[in-house]
Order: sequence, then structure tokens, then C-alpha cells
Amino acid sequence: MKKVGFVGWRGMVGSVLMGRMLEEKDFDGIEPIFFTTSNVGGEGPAIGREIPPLKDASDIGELAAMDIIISCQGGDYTKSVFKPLRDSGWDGYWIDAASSLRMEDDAIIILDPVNLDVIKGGLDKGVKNYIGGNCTVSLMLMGIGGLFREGLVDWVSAQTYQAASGAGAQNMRELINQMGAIRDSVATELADPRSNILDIDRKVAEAMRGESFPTENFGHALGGSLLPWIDTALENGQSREEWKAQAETNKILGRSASPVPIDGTCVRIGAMRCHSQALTIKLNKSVSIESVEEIIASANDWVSVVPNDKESTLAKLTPTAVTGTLGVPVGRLRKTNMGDQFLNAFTVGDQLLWGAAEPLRRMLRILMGDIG
Ligand SMILES: NC(=O)C1=CN([C@@H]2O[C@H](COP(=O)(O)OP(=O)(O)OC[C@H]3O[C@@H](n4cnc5c(N)ncnc54)[C@H](OP(=O)(O)O)[C@@H]3O)[C@@H](O)[C@H]2O)C=CC1
Ligand SMILES: N[C@@H](CC(=O)OP(=O)(O)O)C(=O)O
Repeated sequence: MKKVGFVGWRGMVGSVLMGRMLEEKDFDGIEPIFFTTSNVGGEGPAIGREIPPLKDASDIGELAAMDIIISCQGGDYTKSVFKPLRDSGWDGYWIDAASSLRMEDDAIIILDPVNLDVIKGGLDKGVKNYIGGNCTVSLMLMGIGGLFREGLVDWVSAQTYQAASGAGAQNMRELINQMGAIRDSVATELADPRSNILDIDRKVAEAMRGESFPTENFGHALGGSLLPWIDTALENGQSREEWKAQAETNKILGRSASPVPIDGTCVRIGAMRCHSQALTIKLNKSVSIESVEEIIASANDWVSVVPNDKESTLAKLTPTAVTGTLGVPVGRLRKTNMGDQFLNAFTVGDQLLWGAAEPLRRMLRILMGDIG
């Protein structure tokens, strides 16, 4: 049985990964070994069978005893152990949720429902590093991958509505605390149906701008507002999150040499764990909406087309409807005023599932010969 080391299994992404692996019985065919950066010798997760005590995630010798390592521990951890581990001669498979290694030449970005061919090509060539993509990019490709597969896309303008979870567990808590603080600031007025709405609005704005508003993690009010900047700044005026859209999409599709232009504004909104995206897609030829729907819906087992009517859209195409599921609905499909080749679309996906954990467990299954 392959020895598979897990680092970062109790974090937010790691916990979602553990949950999915238990659901899919992924532990059955492997010998799992759990690592920690904080509790060496402690108890690992409950996976329905006995496991050894937690090993030290910084011990290169212990890591090197693994055939496969899956890390959800974060980029700093990857930066600290990956090179020494490879330098020690370790030749196993490294599967990682962090972005640090994604754009390296000797790494493949994994999203098998979209790029199984690229992954298999990598395996054939002896590539050993398989890295999960940026959540926004992965969810966009799970949604409209069919249009790329058919070679129909000239360019994409992607305006995002990204959930708090993308910033981490503490940020999710802070979002809820912010919502609570807003409500608490006008509790008396809300209880009185005759109170003036503009007074309520003024008090809410004062609370959101006030010293005591909880902003330790986001730095600013997200609840009741939005934040049109995610990640660090690049010299060209893009945020790093915006830069990833084109760079990672084309790497995932194996077409970095002739990239499809993709750009837009990435915005943090007050959703918990679903990223949404409004897309304008420039097609390279005229395609009927019926054909577009068919191409999108048939691309993989998780994408679905939501009819472009108000009732279906509001019932099925929201973070509330999608959260905690593997479904990636795509809707609002219509041609725009810009012309017959300019397609409008909206898509929603859970950024902890297809955006983070799911491609990792499926890569393990690919290595075990169960997928593809
Ligand atoms: N958040 C996201 O949406 C996405 C994150 N990623 C990547 O995944 C990586 C991990 O992200 P994420 O899961 O959010 O990180 P977390 O902060 O939730 O977990 C990371 C590590 O923190 C340690 N830790 C310390 N305190 C706690 C606690 N109270 N509860 C749980 N763990 C704790 C754990 O390590 P130990 O057990 O060793 O102490 C854990 O493995 C990052 O590289 C990120 O870029 C990728 C895609 C999406
Ligand atoms: N940056 C993403 C989350 C994330 O972890 O992205 P990446 O894996 O590319 O660092 C967000 O904030 O929504």
C-alpha cells in the first residue's frame, strides 16, 4: 500500500479534504500518515481505523519515507520543506493546495475534469508535483470549461464576487461578527417599526466606520460593503488574484504558449464560502444559445445550466443554494448588446470543494489508478 503523508489536515481546507476522503472511502487503498507543525506525538483525525501518532511535519527524514505527500498547510510551509525534501533525493509525488509551486515548470495545476489530458501527459513525462489551482480559476473552468474545450473562446472578462473563506477561517468569523455588529448598532431602532430608515442608515454607516467595528482580519468593513482588491498589487495595476485568471487558466489548459486573454476585477463580498463570477465571453464564431448550453452542460458531471429566468436563477444560482455542494451551476446565459459573439454568463461554486480540496483527493485517485 502506498504511504500517503497528510500535512495541514486540520485546517479549513484540510478538514474539507478529510470529509470528502471519508465520504469517498479514499483512505481504503492507502496507508495514511498524518503530520503536524504543532502537536508531534498527538492524535490524528478520526478516519475509522487506527493510525500512528502525529509525526513532525518539518522532519525531512519522516517526510521522505512517504510515497505521496498531500499538503494543505499553506505556502510558507511548502517554501520551507519542499526544496530540502527534494534536495534530499525524495522522488515521491507532492500534491499541494498552496500557490507557491503552481507556476513552476516542473509542476502541473490539477483540475482533472478539465485537464486530465495535461495531468496524464505530466505523469507520462515523470512530473512529480501536482498543485491545486486558484479557487476562482478552478471554479470558472468547472463552469465554462466546455467552451474552452470546443476552442470557442477568444477572451473572457471575469468580474468576481469572492467569499470570505478565500481569506481564511478567521476572516469568515470576522464577517459574521461584522454583520452582528451592524445589527447590534441599530437593534433599538429596528424593534420600532416607526423609526426613520435614514437614521438607521446613518447609524449603520457610523458603526461600520467606527473604531470598535471588528476589522482585525480584513482591515476594513466587508459586511454591508465590499472590498474590490484581493491579494497583493502588481506593477501593471492588477491585483495578484486578477493576474492568476489568465496565467493559471492557460497553464491548466496547457496553452501557455498562445494564451487566451482573461482579465477583470476581483472583489471580496460578504458570502461565506462560495465564489461567484459574472463573465463576458467573446466567442470566436456565432454559436446559438442552445448549443452554448449544451456544450457547457456536457463538459463534466458537476456543471449544470440554470435557465435564464428570474425564478430559476434566484433559486439555483446563488451562494446560498450552492454552498457545501460540488455542483457548479452556470446561468444568465444570453447574447449581449455588444454583438452575437459576446456571451453573458454567471457562475457560482463552493471554493473549499472544487476550489481547493476536491482536485487534491482526485489527484490521489489518479495516482492510485482509479480515475482516468
Ligand atoms: N482558504 C482557502 O479558501 C484556500 C486555501 N488554499 C490554500 O490552502 C492552504 C491552507 O489554507 P487554510 O486551510 O485556510 O489554512 P488554516 O489556517 O485553516 O490551516 C492551516 C494550518 O494551521 C494550523 N492551525 C493553527 N490553529 C488552528 C486551528 N485552530 N484550527 C485548525 N488549524 C489550525 C494547522 O496546522 P497544524 O495542525 O500543523 O498545527 C493547519 O493545518 C493555504 O496555502 C491556502 O493558500 C487553497 C485554496 C483555497
Ligand atoms: N486568493 C483566494 C484564496 C486562495 O487561497 O487562493 P490561492 O490558492 O490562489 O492562494 C481568495 O482570496 O479567494
